[in-house]
Amino acid sequence: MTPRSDGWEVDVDDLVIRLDGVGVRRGRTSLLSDVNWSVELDERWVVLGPNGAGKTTLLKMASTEMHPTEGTVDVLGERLGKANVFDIRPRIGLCSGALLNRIPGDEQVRDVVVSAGYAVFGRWREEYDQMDTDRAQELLELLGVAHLADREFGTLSEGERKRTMIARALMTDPELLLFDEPAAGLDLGGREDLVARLSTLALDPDAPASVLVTHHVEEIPPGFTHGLLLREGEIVAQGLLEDVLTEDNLSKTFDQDLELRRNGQRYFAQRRS
Ligand SMILES: Nc1ncnc2c1ncn2[C@@H]1O[C@H](COP(=O)(O)OP(=O)(O)OP(=O)(O)O)[C@@H](O)[C@H]1O
Repeated sequence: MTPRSDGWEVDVDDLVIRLDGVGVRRGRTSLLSDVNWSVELDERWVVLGPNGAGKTTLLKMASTEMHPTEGTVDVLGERLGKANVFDIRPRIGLCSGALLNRIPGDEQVRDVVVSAGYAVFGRWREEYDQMDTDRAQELLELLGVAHLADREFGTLSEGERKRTMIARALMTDPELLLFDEPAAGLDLGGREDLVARLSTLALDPDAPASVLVTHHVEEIPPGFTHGLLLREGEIVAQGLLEDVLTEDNLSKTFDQDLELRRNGQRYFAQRRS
């Protein structure tokens, strides 16, 4: 058992991510320092911070792509540096721009999703199992792109591509979902559609633990439960979203005098005039 900030104790087996005294350095540059953070099975976290705050670095450790310079990182009960990352990665659904760019433009949308079950991109054998094809279809429907299943991935709009990537990430029934700036580059309609779909996912009690990295409070989907605010590699605040997302914390994080408004479960921020 390990103590939590609210006084309760949590079984370490229930921790999906655990960072203990984590620091990441490159030469003399400190990308992250003294980060203590954990994510439980039923939590949906937003990691918020300005450019260069260390958000992607944090997500790279959660996706086992990067090891810390100091401290320890456990993902899905496995310690980075000791466990074989190739055993952990299939248990994680990752949606990032880098991954999206690796998908060949001529892949059929349906294949982009179904091939995740085989840890490859595109069609690599003549027939997939019917169960997998059905599951891919179900996920395309959930993300509102089923009508595009026969199209080539490269012909989709940015928003459609992102929704296809989320369907792909869900295909393997992951135990952890990671989103790196999912709404970046989307127009207002595309952003709102994505936020709504991520919200549906976040509110599903059977959905896996999730971590979403963003620069914008407007992109926080209702249903996300926790927030981690990062600035210059250090944690400004972390905990329940409604406790953490305050004008004071946000102003410190972005080094500006910010006004924060809440409309239902959505947040909006602007500089105080
Ligand atoms: N290999 C490296 N060597 C030196 N500095 C690095 C290296 N990799 C990243 N950095 C720096 O570390 C800081 C944190 O980078 P990171 O990509 O984690 O930030 P971020 O919060 O995701 O930023 P953004 O919102 O712009 O994507 C940045 O200032 C970046 O320039």
